[in-house]
Amino acid sequence: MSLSSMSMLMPSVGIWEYFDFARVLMLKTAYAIDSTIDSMRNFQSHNPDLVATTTSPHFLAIAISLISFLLISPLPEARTIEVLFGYGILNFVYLGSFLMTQAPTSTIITYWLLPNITYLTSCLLLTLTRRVFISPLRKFPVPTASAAVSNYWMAREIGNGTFSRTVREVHRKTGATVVRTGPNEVSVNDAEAVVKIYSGKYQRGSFYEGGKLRGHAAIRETRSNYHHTIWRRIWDKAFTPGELKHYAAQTENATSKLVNSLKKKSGEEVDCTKVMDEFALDLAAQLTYGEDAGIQDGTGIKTYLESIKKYLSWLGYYATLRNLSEMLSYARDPAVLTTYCSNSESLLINRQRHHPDSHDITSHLLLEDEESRRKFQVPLQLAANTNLSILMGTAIGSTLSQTFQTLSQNKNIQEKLYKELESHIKSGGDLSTESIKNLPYLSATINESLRLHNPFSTGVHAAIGEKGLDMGSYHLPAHTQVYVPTLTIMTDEKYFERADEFIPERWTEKEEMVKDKRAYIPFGYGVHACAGKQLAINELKVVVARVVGGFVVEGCEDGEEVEWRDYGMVRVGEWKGRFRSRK
Ligand code: HEM
Repeated sequence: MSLSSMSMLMPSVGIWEYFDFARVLMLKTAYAIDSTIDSMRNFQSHNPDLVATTTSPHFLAIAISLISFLLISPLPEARTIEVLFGYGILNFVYLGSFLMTQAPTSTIITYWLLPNITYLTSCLLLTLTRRVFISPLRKFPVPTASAAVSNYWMAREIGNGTFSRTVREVHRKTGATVVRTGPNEVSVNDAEAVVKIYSGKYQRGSFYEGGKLRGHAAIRETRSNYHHTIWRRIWDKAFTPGELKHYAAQTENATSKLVNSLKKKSGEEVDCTKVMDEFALDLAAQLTYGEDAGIQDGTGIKTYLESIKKYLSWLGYYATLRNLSEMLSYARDPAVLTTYCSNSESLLINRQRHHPDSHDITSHLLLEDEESRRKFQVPLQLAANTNLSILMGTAIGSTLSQTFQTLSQNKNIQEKLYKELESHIKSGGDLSTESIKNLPYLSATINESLRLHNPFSTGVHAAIGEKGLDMGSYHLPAHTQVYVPTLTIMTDEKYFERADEFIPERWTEKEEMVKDKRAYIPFGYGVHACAGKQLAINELKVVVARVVGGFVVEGCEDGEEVEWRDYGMVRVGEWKGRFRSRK
């Protein structure tokens, strides 16, 4: 029975009457398919000499895949969900037409299922061919062949926390300035490129889309320059000199508590990373919501820190596999995300209920931007931004932990720092934020810490604009996803002498050891550079000054590396140390 005669059997009453449009469309498609198949058979029977495959549905499927490939592949960041939607609708109409005409299963398999498999296979092969043999990025070295083919390699590296070190290894081994780490993604280890990539209102990389919390982006994740400009004005109001003074007092109080608790454990072995992580989280909550999170005294959410670590590892996979994350964003939020969000949200709710007039970072994020008269519209948008404040605050913990570990291995640096603090106090100074801000060796130690122990060692992701980026010796095509690898560039001998060594003097009397300051980007560069930079520096200085001023830090054996993982943000493993009271 031909398809046209089968279509007569189609019911003309019932549910289809309510979907008249769909019914007519499907019928027309069914007739079109029917006559196409008939003419294909007809053509084949009258042209036996012609290769049969050229008229087969598979040939058509390949031709259609080539056309769709040519149409879709030049689109920058073609949205998977839109492509799948288009493919799904067309297939639905096509399959629906067969079903309506009650075609036998064998016809459906021959003319629908198998051509679909051919179509998908040829799309896949075309994509692989383009990525491996045609992409202009093919000339750059890759860590492994699979990195050129799919983002899975990168997702696995970020999810496992090894990405920034692997990227550095490849740059060092190959000596290449540009390394391809994904089908359309490169790492650029070039101080000159920093200014060019991150200048003006550059386009943020697609990586940040995965960082949206419950569908809402915080300032760091938004890829809209329009929103970012407004939100950045709101955020910047939270870090004026007056506000920094206010946070300084809170930081000093929190540090005094930390010092007192370390005094009680003087000489005892402690898990230094845990101590610093818990301190940083409590301080972040204090500054963000006006009240600490009760982590150090055990009254708060016990799994809070663990939930941050789990979230970051999950985010590594999720944000890198953009196609998957785009689709999953329509599904229910996974537990790892809801737990992470709800911890911070419960603190926000508590603040709003019990002390809504608290003077903290949130009090600024609640205000509207004076220029545009806009503010964070919905509670979840506000929550995403306050959550970011907590997350960034915890970055202090990993830097502190690694700094104390380094000081414990470098007694000479520790003593030189102590001497500076001692003579500062002898000459009438104290260890307040204001008083220590210009101590040269302390500043140099923090600079060196931020270079070697930066919590954001992967790099800031951007997308190259319409015109591409011409750097003379290399060219990056339009829409390439790009980042300057923070760890790699800040530990490159090209830019820093004895780059892997902790030498604070390079920031004081041995200036020649910093060969190119443009490579020093601990807080990022350009419009998205860290909004809390001064707060972070103040916090690090106060804690390091007070701990080194009050204790001898002992711990790891010389050269022993403490494990750290980088999930887009560094998490440091456990290390046992002692804070031996000086008095
Ligand atoms: C050692 C501590 C810190 C370091 C090294 C650091 C570094 C950075 C870097 C590299 C970025 C750019 C990230 C990106 O675009 O992917 C950034 C963004 C940001 N940081 Fe920090 N940060 C630190 C602490 C803080 C603290 C304590 C705050 C306070 C809340 C803060 C607030 C922010 C904000 C709001 C942004 C987003 C800025 C924007 O997108 O316009 N950071 N930070």
